[in-house]
Amino acid sequence: MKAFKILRKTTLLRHKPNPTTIFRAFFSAEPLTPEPDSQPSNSDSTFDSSHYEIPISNDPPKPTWNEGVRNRVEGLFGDEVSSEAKRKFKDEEYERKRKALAKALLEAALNKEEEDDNDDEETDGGVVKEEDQKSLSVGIIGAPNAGKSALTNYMVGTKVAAVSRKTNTTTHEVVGVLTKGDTQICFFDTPGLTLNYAGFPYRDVKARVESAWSSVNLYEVLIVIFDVHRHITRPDSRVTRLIQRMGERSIPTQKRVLCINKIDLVEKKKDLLKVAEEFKDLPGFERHFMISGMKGAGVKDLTQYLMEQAVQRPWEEDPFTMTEEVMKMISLEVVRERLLDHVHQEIPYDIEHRLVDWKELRDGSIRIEQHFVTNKLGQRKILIGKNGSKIGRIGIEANEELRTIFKKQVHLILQHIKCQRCVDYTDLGSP
Ligand SMILES: Nc1nc2c(ncn2[C@@H]2O[C@H](COP(=O)(O)OP(=O)(O)OP(=O)(O)O)[C@@H](O)[C@H]2O)c(=O)[nH]1
Repeated sequence: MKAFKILRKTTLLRHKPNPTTIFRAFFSAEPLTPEPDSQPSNSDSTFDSSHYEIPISNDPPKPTWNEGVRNRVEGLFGDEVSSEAKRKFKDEEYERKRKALAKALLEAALNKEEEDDNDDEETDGGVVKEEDQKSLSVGIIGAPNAGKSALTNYMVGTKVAAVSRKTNTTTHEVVGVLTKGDTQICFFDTPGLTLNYAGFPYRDVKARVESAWSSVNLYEVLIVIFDVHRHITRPDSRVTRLIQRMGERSIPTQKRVLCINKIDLVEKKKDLLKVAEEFKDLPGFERHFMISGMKGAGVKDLTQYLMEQAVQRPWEEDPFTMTEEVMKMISLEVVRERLLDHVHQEIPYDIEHRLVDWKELRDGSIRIEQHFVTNKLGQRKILIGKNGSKIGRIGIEANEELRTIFKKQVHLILQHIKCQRCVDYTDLGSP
Protein backbone atom coordinates (compact mmCIF):
# COMPACT_ATOMS: atom_id res chain seq x y z
CA MET A 1 0.00 0.00 0.00
CA LYS A 2 2.79 2.37 0.96
CA ALA A 3 4.69 1.40 -2.14
CA PHE A 4 1.61 2.02 -4.20
CA LYS A 5 1.25 5.50 -2.75
CA ILE A 6 4.88 6.30 -3.60
CA LEU A 7 4.29 5.00 -7.07
CA ARG A 8 1.27 7.21 -7.52
CA LYS A 9 3.40 10.25 -6.92
CA THR A 10 5.49 9.36 -9.96
CA THR A 11 2.55 9.13 -12.28
CA LEU A 12 1.15 11.89 -14.42
CA LEU A 13 -2.50 11.19 -14.91
CA ARG A 14 -4.92 11.37 -12.03
CA HIS A 15 -8.53 12.00 -11.57
CA LYS A 16 -9.38 15.67 -11.88
CA PRO A 17 -5.93 16.40 -13.30
CA ASN A 18 -4.48 19.83 -13.53
CA PRO A 19 -4.64 20.49 -17.27
CA THR A 20 -1.54 22.60 -17.31
CA THR A 21 0.53 19.81 -15.79
CA ILE A 22 -0.84 17.24 -18.15
CA PHE A 23 -0.34 19.28 -21.28
CA ARG A 24 3.18 20.20 -20.33
CA ALA A 25 4.02 16.63 -19.57
CA PHE A 26 2.50 15.19 -22.69
CA PHE A 27 3.24 17.83 -25.26
CA SER A 28 5.46 20.49 -23.72
CA ALA A 29 2.62 22.86 -24.43
CA GLU A 30 -0.27 24.48 -22.71
CA PRO A 31 -3.41 26.22 -23.86
CA LEU A 32 -2.53 29.49 -25.52
CA THR A 33 -4.37 32.16 -27.34
CA PRO A 34 -3.98 31.86 -31.11
CA GLU A 35 -0.79 33.43 -32.38
CA PRO A 36 -0.91 36.52 -34.51
CA ASP A 37 0.76 34.84 -37.46
CA SER A 38 -1.88 32.14 -37.69
CA GLN A 39 -2.57 31.00 -41.21
CA PRO A 40 -5.96 31.94 -42.65
CA SER A 41 -8.44 29.17 -41.97
CA ASN A 42 -8.87 28.36 -45.64
CA SER A 43 -5.17 27.76 -46.26
CA ASP A 44 -3.76 24.31 -47.07
CA SER A 45 -2.04 24.28 -43.70
CA THR A 46 -5.36 24.21 -41.88
CA PHE A 47 -7.83 21.44 -41.43
CA ASP A 48 -11.29 22.65 -40.52
CA SER A 49 -13.88 19.95 -40.10
CA SER A 50 -16.63 22.40 -41.02
CA HIS A 51 -15.30 22.24 -44.59
CA TYR A 52 -16.33 18.60 -44.73
CA GLU A 53 -19.78 17.27 -44.45
CA ILE A 54 -19.23 14.48 -41.98
CA PRO A 55 -22.66 12.96 -41.49
CA ILE A 56 -24.11 13.28 -38.02
CA SER A 57 -25.60 10.22 -36.48
CA ASN A 58 -26.96 9.93 -32.99
CA ASP A 59 -27.01 6.15 -33.30
CA PRO A 60 -24.13 4.38 -31.61
CA PRO A 61 -21.91 2.35 -33.97
CA LYS A 62 -23.47 -0.99 -34.84
CA PRO A 63 -21.89 -4.06 -33.26
CA THR A 64 -20.81 -5.63 -36.52
CA TRP A 65 -19.52 -4.42 -39.84
CA ASN A 66 -22.94 -4.23 -41.31
CA GLU A 67 -24.70 -2.23 -43.94
CA GLY A 68 -25.57 0.66 -41.64
CA VAL A 69 -21.95 1.33 -40.80
CA ARG A 70 -20.90 0.96 -44.42
CA ASN A 71 -23.53 3.52 -45.36
CA ARG A 72 -21.98 6.00 -43.00
CA VAL A 73 -18.64 5.57 -44.74
CA GLU A 74 -20.26 5.85 -48.16
CA GLY A 75 -22.16 8.92 -47.03
CA LEU A 76 -18.95 10.67 -46.17
CA PHE A 77 -17.76 10.55 -49.73
CA GLY A 78 -21.05 10.29 -51.53
CA ASP A 79 -23.05 12.99 -53.26
CA GLU A 80 -23.27 15.17 -50.19
CA VAL A 81 -19.57 15.87 -50.02
CA SER A 82 -18.69 19.49 -50.68
CA SER A 83 -16.81 20.29 -53.86
CA GLU A 84 -13.79 21.35 -51.83
CA ALA A 85 -13.67 18.00 -50.09
CA LYS A 86 -13.91 16.23 -53.43
CA ARG A 87 -11.07 18.26 -54.85
CA LYS A 88 -8.84 17.54 -51.88
CA PHE A 89 -9.50 13.89 -51.49
CA LYS A 90 -9.92 12.69 -55.02
CA ASP A 91 -8.14 9.75 -56.62
CA GLU A 92 -5.69 7.85 -54.47
CA GLU A 93 -6.14 10.08 -51.44
CA TYR A 94 -9.87 9.58 -51.61
CA GLU A 95 -9.52 5.81 -51.72
CA ARG A 96 -7.05 5.68 -48.82
CA LYS A 97 -9.23 7.94 -46.73
CA ARG A 98 -12.25 5.79 -47.39
CA LYS A 99 -10.38 2.68 -46.26
CA ALA A 100 -8.97 4.37 -43.15
CA LEU A 101 -12.40 5.53 -42.09
CA ALA A 102 -13.93 2.18 -42.82
CA LYS A 103 -11.31 0.60 -40.56
CA ALA A 104 -11.89 3.19 -37.82
CA LEU A 105 -15.62 2.64 -37.92
CA LEU A 106 -15.17 -1.09 -37.94
CA GLU A 107 -13.00 -0.91 -34.85
CA ALA A 108 -15.47 1.43 -33.15
CA ALA A 109 -18.28 -0.95 -34.02
CA LEU A 110 -16.43 -3.97 -32.66
CA ASN A 111 -15.38 -2.15 -29.51
CA LYS A 112 -18.96 -1.20 -28.87
CA GLU A 113 -19.99 -4.82 -28.75
CA GLU A 114 -17.50 -5.51 -25.96
CA GLU A 115 -18.64 -2.39 -24.08
CA ASP A 116 -22.26 -3.42 -24.38
CA ASP A 117 -21.49 -6.68 -22.59
CA ASN A 118 -20.19 -4.79 -19.62
CA ASP A 119 -22.62 -1.91 -19.41
CA ASP A 120 -24.53 -3.34 -16.49
CA GLU A 121 -21.36 -3.76 -14.45
CA GLU A 122 -20.12 -0.21 -14.74
CA THR A 123 -20.43 2.01 -11.75
CA ASP A 124 -20.96 5.69 -11.22
CA GLY A 125 -18.80 5.57 -8.12
CA GLY A 126 -21.46 6.75 -5.72
CA VAL A 127 -23.00 3.39 -4.94
CA VAL A 128 -20.13 1.33 -3.53
CA LYS A 129 -19.44 1.91 0.14
CA GLU A 130 -15.80 2.39 1.08
CA GLU A 131 -15.71 -0.78 3.18
CA ASP A 132 -16.91 -2.79 0.17
CA GLN A 133 -14.36 -1.41 -2.26
CA LYS A 134 -11.61 -3.56 -3.77
CA SER A 135 -8.43 -2.35 -5.48
CA LEU A 136 -5.49 -3.65 -7.49
CA SER A 137 -2.32 -2.10 -8.91
CA VAL A 138 -1.11 -3.59 -12.18
CA GLY A 139 2.17 -2.91 -13.98
CA ILE A 140 2.66 -3.71 -17.66
CA ILE A 141 6.18 -4.43 -18.77
CA GLY A 142 7.58 -5.39 -22.16
CA ALA A 143 10.00 -4.48 -24.89
CA PRO A 144 9.40 -1.39 -27.02
CA ASN A 145 6.48 -1.92 -29.39
CA ALA A 146 5.22 -5.00 -27.52
CA GLY A 147 1.79 -3.39 -27.28
CA LYS A 148 1.68 -2.10 -23.69
CA SER A 149 -0.14 1.12 -24.51
CA ALA A 150 -2.62 -0.56 -26.83
CA LEU A 151 -3.51 -3.09 -24.15
CA THR A 152 -3.86 -0.38 -21.50
CA ASN A 153 -6.07 1.63 -23.81
CA TYR A 154 -8.23 -1.35 -24.59
CA MET A 155 -8.72 -2.32 -20.96
CA VAL A 156 -9.35 1.17 -19.66
CA GLY A 157 -11.48 2.10 -22.63
CA THR A 158 -10.13 5.58 -23.26
CA LYS A 159 -7.01 6.96 -24.82
CA VAL A 160 -4.45 7.18 -22.07
CA ALA A 161 -1.25 6.91 -24.06
CA ALA A 162 -0.29 7.63 -27.63
CA VAL A 163 -0.04 4.43 -29.64
CA SER A 164 2.03 4.47 -32.79
CA ARG A 165 4.19 2.43 -35.10
CA LYS A 166 7.32 3.86 -33.59
CA THR A 167 9.26 2.47 -30.69
CA ASN A 168 9.59 4.20 -27.36
CA THR A 169 6.57 6.39 -27.73
CA THR A 170 5.66 5.91 -24.08
CA THR A 171 7.99 8.40 -22.49
CA HIS A 172 6.44 8.37 -19.04
CA GLU A 173 4.41 6.17 -16.78
CA VAL A 174 0.72 6.63 -17.37
CA VAL A 175 -2.00 5.35 -15.12
CA GLY A 176 -5.29 4.19 -16.48
CA VAL A 177 -8.15 3.46 -14.13
CA LEU A 178 -10.77 0.80 -14.65
CA THR A 179 -13.65 0.77 -12.20
CA LYS A 180 -16.27 -1.95 -12.47
CA GLY A 181 -18.77 -2.93 -9.82
CA ASP A 182 -16.95 -2.84 -6.47
CA THR A 183 -13.47 -3.18 -8.00
CA GLN A 184 -10.96 -0.64 -9.20
CA ILE A 185 -7.80 -1.53 -11.13
CA CYS A 186 -5.03 1.01 -11.62
CA PHE A 187 -2.71 0.33 -14.55
CA PHE A 188 0.84 1.54 -14.82
CA ASP A 189 2.29 1.51 -18.30
CA THR A 190 6.08 1.38 -18.10
CA PRO A 191 8.30 2.80 -20.83
CA GLY A 192 9.86 0.45 -23.38
CA LEU A 193 12.32 -1.66 -21.46
CA THR A 194 15.48 -3.41 -22.52
CA LEU A 195 17.79 -5.72 -20.64
CA ASN A 196 20.79 -4.17 -22.26
CA TYR A 197 21.60 -0.48 -22.00
CA ALA A 198 24.09 -0.64 -24.87
CA GLY A 199 22.78 1.09 -27.95
CA PHE A 200 20.98 3.81 -26.02
CA PRO A 201 23.12 6.88 -26.45
CA TYR A 202 20.86 9.34 -24.68
CA ARG A 203 20.96 9.76 -20.93
CA ASP A 204 17.24 10.28 -20.58
CA VAL A 205 16.51 6.94 -22.19
CA LYS A 206 18.88 5.25 -19.76
CA ALA A 207 17.24 7.00 -16.83
CA ARG A 208 13.83 5.97 -18.07
CA VAL A 209 14.85 2.35 -18.34
CA GLU A 210 16.37 2.39 -14.84
CA SER A 211 13.23 3.93 -13.41
CA ALA A 212 11.13 1.26 -15.10
CA TRP A 213 13.22 -1.52 -13.57
CA SER A 214 13.08 -0.03 -10.09
CA SER A 215 9.30 0.26 -10.16
CA VAL A 216 8.63 -3.27 -11.39
CA ASN A 217 8.26 -4.94 -7.99
CA LEU A 218 5.86 -2.36 -6.60
CA TYR A 219 2.79 -3.64 -8.43
CA GLU A 220 0.51 -6.32 -7.03
CA VAL A 221 0.20 -7.89 -10.47
CA LEU A 222 2.81 -7.60 -13.19
CA ILE A 223 1.86 -8.23 -16.81
CA VAL A 224 4.86 -9.25 -18.90
CA ILE A 225 3.86 -8.72 -22.51
CA PHE A 226 5.60 -9.56 -25.78
CA ASP A 227 4.88 -9.45 -29.50
CA VAL A 228 4.44 -13.08 -30.51
CA HIS A 229 4.45 -12.34 -34.23
CA ARG A 230 7.84 -10.70 -33.89
CA HIS A 231 9.01 -13.57 -31.67
CA ILE A 232 8.11 -16.10 -34.36
CA THR A 233 9.43 -14.18 -37.34
CA ARG A 234 12.44 -12.29 -35.90
CA PRO A 235 13.13 -13.50 -32.34
CA ASP A 236 14.99 -11.06 -30.13
CA SER A 237 17.18 -12.69 -27.49
CA ARG A 238 16.70 -9.68 -25.18
CA VAL A 239 12.94 -10.22 -25.14
CA THR A 240 13.40 -13.92 -24.42
CA ARG A 241 15.72 -12.99 -21.57
CA LEU A 242 13.20 -10.50 -20.20
CA ILE A 243 10.48 -13.17 -20.14
CA GLN A 244 12.83 -15.69 -18.55
CA ARG A 245 14.10 -13.25 -15.96
CA MET A 246 10.56 -12.29 -14.94
CA GLY A 247 9.42 -15.92 -14.89
CA GLU A 248 12.38 -17.46 -13.11
CA ARG A 249 11.08 -17.23 -9.59
CA SER A 250 7.82 -16.21 -8.06
CA ILE A 251 7.81 -13.47 -5.48
CA PRO A 252 5.29 -13.57 -2.65
CA THR A 253 4.17 -9.96 -2.96
CA GLN A 254 3.46 -10.03 -6.67
CA LYS A 255 1.59 -12.20 -9.15
CA ARG A 256 3.02 -12.29 -12.64
CA VAL A 257 1.25 -13.18 -15.84
CA LEU A 258 2.67 -13.65 -19.32
CA CYS A 259 0.72 -12.04 -22.15
CA ILE A 260 1.42 -13.47 -25.57
CA ASN A 261 0.30 -10.45 -27.59
CA LYS A 262 -0.60 -9.69 -31.22
CA ILE A 263 -1.99 -13.16 -31.83
CA ASP A 264 -4.12 -11.67 -34.60
CA LEU A 265 -0.96 -11.34 -36.69
CA VAL A 266 -0.07 -15.04 -36.46
CA GLU A 267 -1.58 -17.05 -39.28
CA LYS A 268 -0.73 -20.58 -38.17
CA LYS A 269 -2.23 -21.17 -34.77
CA LYS A 270 0.10 -24.10 -34.13
CA ASP A 271 2.96 -21.56 -34.06
CA LEU A 272 1.24 -20.02 -31.04
CA LEU A 273 1.20 -23.36 -29.28
CA LYS A 274 4.93 -23.75 -29.87
CA VAL A 275 5.55 -20.39 -28.23
CA ALA A 276 3.32 -21.27 -25.28
CA GLU A 277 5.30 -24.51 -24.93
CA GLU A 278 8.57 -22.57 -24.96
CA PHE A 279 7.63 -20.57 -21.84
CA LYS A 280 5.34 -23.00 -20.05
CA ASP A 281 7.83 -24.18 -17.43
CA LEU A 282 8.66 -20.77 -16.00
CA PRO A 283 7.46 -20.95 -12.38
CA GLY A 284 7.21 -17.18 -11.89
CA PHE A 285 4.16 -16.86 -14.12
CA GLU A 286 0.89 -17.75 -12.52
CA ARG A 287 -1.03 -17.57 -15.78
CA HIS A 288 -0.43 -17.26 -19.53
CA PHE A 289 -2.86 -15.31 -21.74
CA MET A 290 -2.98 -15.27 -25.52
CA ILE A 291 -4.29 -11.86 -26.47
CA SER A 292 -4.61 -9.18 -29.05
CA GLY A 293 -4.42 -6.00 -27.02
CA MET A 294 -5.46 -4.00 -30.04
CA LYS A 295 -8.36 -6.11 -31.30
CA GLY A 296 -9.43 -7.29 -27.87
CA ALA A 297 -9.15 -11.05 -28.30
CA GLY A 298 -8.51 -12.69 -24.93
CA VAL A 299 -8.59 -9.34 -23.10
CA LYS A 300 -11.87 -10.16 -21.39
CA ASP A 301 -10.32 -13.22 -19.72
CA LEU A 302 -7.32 -11.18 -18.66
CA THR A 303 -9.56 -8.45 -17.21
CA GLN A 304 -11.61 -11.07 -15.39
CA TYR A 305 -8.44 -12.57 -13.90
CA LEU A 306 -7.31 -9.13 -12.71
CA MET A 307 -10.70 -8.40 -11.16
CA GLU A 308 -10.37 -11.61 -9.16
CA GLN A 309 -6.98 -10.55 -7.78
CA ALA A 310 -8.28 -7.30 -6.30
CA VAL A 311 -8.00 -6.95 -2.55
CA GLN A 312 -10.32 -5.34 -0.02
CA ARG A 313 -9.05 -1.78 0.03
CA PRO A 314 -10.64 1.60 -0.64
CA TRP A 315 -10.25 2.91 -4.15
CA GLU A 316 -7.27 5.17 -4.76
CA GLU A 317 -8.92 7.10 -7.58
CA ASP A 318 -12.40 8.43 -8.10
CA PRO A 319 -14.09 6.38 -10.79
CA PHE A 320 -13.50 7.75 -14.23
CA THR A 321 -15.75 10.57 -15.26
CA MET A 322 -15.54 12.41 -18.52
CA THR A 323 -14.64 15.83 -17.13
CA GLU A 324 -13.83 18.63 -19.50
CA GLU A 325 -10.15 18.35 -18.61
CA VAL A 326 -10.14 14.64 -19.41
CA MET A 327 -11.88 15.38 -22.70
CA LYS A 328 -9.28 18.00 -23.57
CA MET A 329 -6.54 15.52 -22.87
CA ILE A 330 -8.24 12.87 -24.96
CA SER A 331 -8.61 15.32 -27.86
CA LEU A 332 -4.85 15.90 -27.82
CA GLU A 333 -4.11 12.20 -27.53
CA VAL A 334 -6.35 11.27 -30.45
CA VAL A 335 -4.86 13.91 -32.76
CA ARG A 336 -1.34 12.97 -31.69
CA GLU A 337 -2.05 9.34 -32.40
CA ARG A 338 -3.19 10.20 -35.93
CA LEU A 339 -0.14 12.41 -36.39
CA LEU A 340 2.14 9.54 -35.43
CA ASP A 341 0.26 7.21 -37.74
CA HIS A 342 0.50 9.41 -40.80
CA VAL A 343 3.89 11.06 -40.38
CA HIS A 344 6.20 8.10 -40.21
CA GLN A 345 9.52 9.82 -39.78
CA GLU A 346 11.06 11.39 -36.70
CA ILE A 347 9.06 14.54 -37.38
CA PRO A 348 6.24 14.18 -34.83
CA TYR A 349 8.74 14.38 -31.99
CA ASP A 350 9.88 17.81 -33.20
CA ILE A 351 6.42 19.22 -33.69
CA GLU A 352 4.96 21.21 -30.83
CA HIS A 353 1.32 20.38 -30.42
CA ARG A 354 -1.03 22.74 -28.57
CA LEU A 355 -4.63 22.96 -27.61
CA VAL A 356 -5.46 26.62 -28.22
CA ASP A 357 -9.21 26.70 -27.91
CA TRP A 358 -12.02 24.56 -26.49
CA LYS A 359 -15.66 25.63 -26.54
CA GLU A 360 -18.89 23.82 -25.88
CA LEU A 361 -21.37 25.46 -28.24
CA ARG A 362 -25.06 26.06 -27.65
CA ASP A 363 -26.08 23.26 -29.99
CA GLY A 364 -24.17 20.81 -27.74
CA SER A 365 -21.25 20.38 -30.12
CA ILE A 366 -17.63 21.01 -29.20
CA ARG A 367 -15.26 23.28 -31.10
CA ILE A 368 -11.65 22.23 -30.64
CA GLU A 369 -8.73 24.13 -32.09
CA GLN A 370 -5.21 22.73 -31.99
CA HIS A 371 -1.98 24.04 -33.47
CA PHE A 372 1.14 22.31 -34.72
CA VAL A 373 4.29 24.41 -34.56
CA THR A 374 7.10 23.26 -36.85
CA ASN A 375 10.72 24.35 -36.80
CA LYS A 376 11.65 23.58 -40.37
CA LEU A 377 10.19 24.13 -43.78
CA GLY A 378 10.67 20.44 -44.61
CA GLN A 379 8.64 19.45 -41.57
CA ARG A 380 5.89 21.80 -42.59
CA LYS A 381 5.70 20.28 -46.07
CA ILE A 382 5.49 16.74 -44.73
CA LEU A 383 2.90 17.64 -42.12
CA ILE A 384 0.65 19.49 -44.53
CA GLY A 385 1.08 17.22 -47.55
CA LYS A 386 0.09 18.00 -51.11
CA ASN A 387 -2.74 20.56 -51.12
CA GLY A 388 -3.25 20.00 -47.41
CA SER A 389 -3.99 16.30 -47.88
CA LYS A 390 -1.95 15.03 -44.89
CA ILE A 391 -3.19 17.49 -42.27
CA GLY A 392 -6.69 16.98 -43.69
CA ARG A 393 -6.42 13.26 -43.34
CA ILE A 394 -5.21 13.53 -39.75
CA GLY A 395 -8.06 15.93 -39.04
CA ILE A 396 -10.87 13.90 -40.58
CA GLU A 397 -9.84 10.70 -38.83
CA ALA A 398 -9.34 12.44 -35.49
CA ASN A 399 -12.65 14.28 -35.84
CA GLU A 400 -14.50 11.03 -36.50
CA GLU A 401 -12.86 9.27 -33.59
CA LEU A 402 -13.51 12.14 -31.18
CA ARG A 403 -17.13 12.18 -32.17
CA THR A 404 -17.38 8.47 -31.46
CA ILE A 405 -15.69 8.85 -28.06
CA PHE A 406 -17.58 11.95 -26.92
CA LYS A 407 -20.84 10.94 -28.56
CA LYS A 408 -21.24 14.56 -29.67
CA GLN A 409 -20.71 16.51 -32.84
CA VAL A 410 -17.12 17.78 -32.90
CA HIS A 411 -15.79 20.68 -34.90
CA LEU A 412 -12.04 20.13 -35.05
CA ILE A 413 -9.63 22.71 -36.41
CA LEU A 414 -5.99 21.78 -36.89
CA GLN A 415 -3.67 24.52 -37.93
CA HIS A 416 -0.02 24.66 -38.83
CA ILE A 417 1.90 27.54 -37.30
CA LYS A 418 5.44 28.40 -38.28
CA CYS A 419 8.03 28.77 -35.60
CA GLN A 420 8.88 32.47 -35.25
CA ARG A 421 12.53 32.07 -34.35
CA CYS A 422 13.44 29.37 -36.83
CA VAL A 423 16.28 30.09 -39.23
CA ASP A 424 15.00 27.64 -41.80
CA TYR A 425 11.87 29.72 -42.35
CA THR A 426 13.50 33.12 -42.03
CA ASP A 427 16.15 32.38 -44.66
CA LEU A 428 13.70 31.15 -47.23
CA GLY A 429 11.06 33.71 -46.42
CA SER A 430 8.57 30.91 -46.51
CA PRO A 431 5.12 30.94 -44.94
N1 LIG B 1 -1.91 -6.28 -34.96
C1 LIG B 1 -1.70 -5.85 -33.72
N2 LIG B 1 -1.00 -4.74 -33.50
C2 LIG B 1 -0.83 -4.34 -32.23
C3 LIG B 1 -1.36 -5.04 -31.13
N3 LIG B 1 -1.01 -4.39 -30.00
C4 LIG B 1 -0.31 -3.33 -30.39
N4 LIG B 1 -0.20 -3.28 -31.72
C5 LIG B 1 0.52 -2.29 -32.54
O1 LIG B 1 1.88 -2.33 -32.19
C6 LIG B 1 2.44 -1.02 -32.19
C7 LIG B 1 3.05 -0.74 -30.83
O2 LIG B 1 2.01 -0.72 -29.85
P1 LIG B 1 2.15 0.14 -28.52
O3 LIG B 1 0.97 -0.17 -27.70
O4 LIG B 1 2.49 1.55 -28.83
O5 LIG B 1 3.45 -0.54 -27.91
P2 LIG B 1 4.24 -0.15 -26.56
O6 LIG B 1 4.71 -1.42 -25.98
O7 LIG B 1 3.39 0.70 -25.68
O8 LIG B 1 5.43 0.67 -27.20
P3 LIG B 1 6.48 1.69 -26.48
O9 LIG B 1 5.70 2.93 -26.16
O10 LIG B 1 7.49 1.90 -27.55
O11 LIG B 1 7.04 1.02 -25.29
C8 LIG B 1 1.29 -0.08 -32.56
O12 LIG B 1 1.36 0.17 -33.94
C9 LIG B 1 0.05 -0.87 -32.22
O13 LIG B 1 -1.04 -0.52 -33.03
C10 LIG B 1 -2.12 -6.22 -31.40
O14 LIG B 1 -2.63 -6.91 -30.53
N5 LIG B 1 -2.25 -6.58 -32.72
